[in-house]
Amino acid sequence: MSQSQLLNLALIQMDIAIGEPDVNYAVLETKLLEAVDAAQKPDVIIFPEMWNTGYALTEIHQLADVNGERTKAFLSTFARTHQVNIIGGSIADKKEDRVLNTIYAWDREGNEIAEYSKIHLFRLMDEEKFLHSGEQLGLFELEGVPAGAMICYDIRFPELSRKLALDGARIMFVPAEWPHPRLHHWRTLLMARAIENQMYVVSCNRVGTSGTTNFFGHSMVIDPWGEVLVEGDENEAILRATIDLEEVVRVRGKIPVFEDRRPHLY
Ligand SMILES: NC(=O)CCC(=O)C(=O)O
Repeated sequence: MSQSQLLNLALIQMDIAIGEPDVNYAVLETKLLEAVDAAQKPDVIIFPEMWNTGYALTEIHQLADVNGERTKAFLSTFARTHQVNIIGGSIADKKEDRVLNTIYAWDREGNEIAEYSKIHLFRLMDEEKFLHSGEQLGLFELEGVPAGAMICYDIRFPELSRKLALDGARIMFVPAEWPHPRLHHWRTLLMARAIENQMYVVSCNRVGTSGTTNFFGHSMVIDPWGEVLVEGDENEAILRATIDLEEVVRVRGKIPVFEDRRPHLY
């Protein structure tokens, strides 16, 4: 019988003030303090996509965090002070003259462990007109365990999560700003990514309204068997779940999907 490897997760399902980074940094700090102030301390905290600016795309060049510096200073200090791993949602960050949609992550000592910029830009929300896509995959190590990062629209591309799973990922983190009327797509795609890759999927979606767009939350933790361990509603909340990473090994042993693949045929 293999050893359990437990992780306590906290998902900050929050509203985002569009085009107001100062407000969003302040609100997030309050919520982070609430997240760590729990009897069962989180090992990992995650929050939504583009939490610093929202989709303020027409002003994004002025608002984006230059080289992610403000975010790095804020969140690496928080991670170290509170001894918690942080998957920093994603932010609009600016590198030279390009704005990207980037996840940064830190370990408990405040060391940066991941940087992944969204590779599939979502045309329905005009991302491709204002943002540049990343060119590298988001595979990293969290507490010695291989983990993957994808952002929102990325979940529609099963090749991406399969590649990360083949490269070793046992847990996938997905910050998002995914609105109505596509709740059915969100839930179904996340569950499919968990089941087909026999991995944990940890998704954090925003709530609230931006113009005429309504974001529905429904952040979820899904286990490698496809069971939903926790799911938000449409309100702000800190969602919590404890996962056992050995469950990935057990499920992969029960139905050996990775051994049964026939990649020479497809
Ligand atoms: N921010 C996004 O990538 C939204 C993706 C989305 O809503 C979808 O339906 O896909």
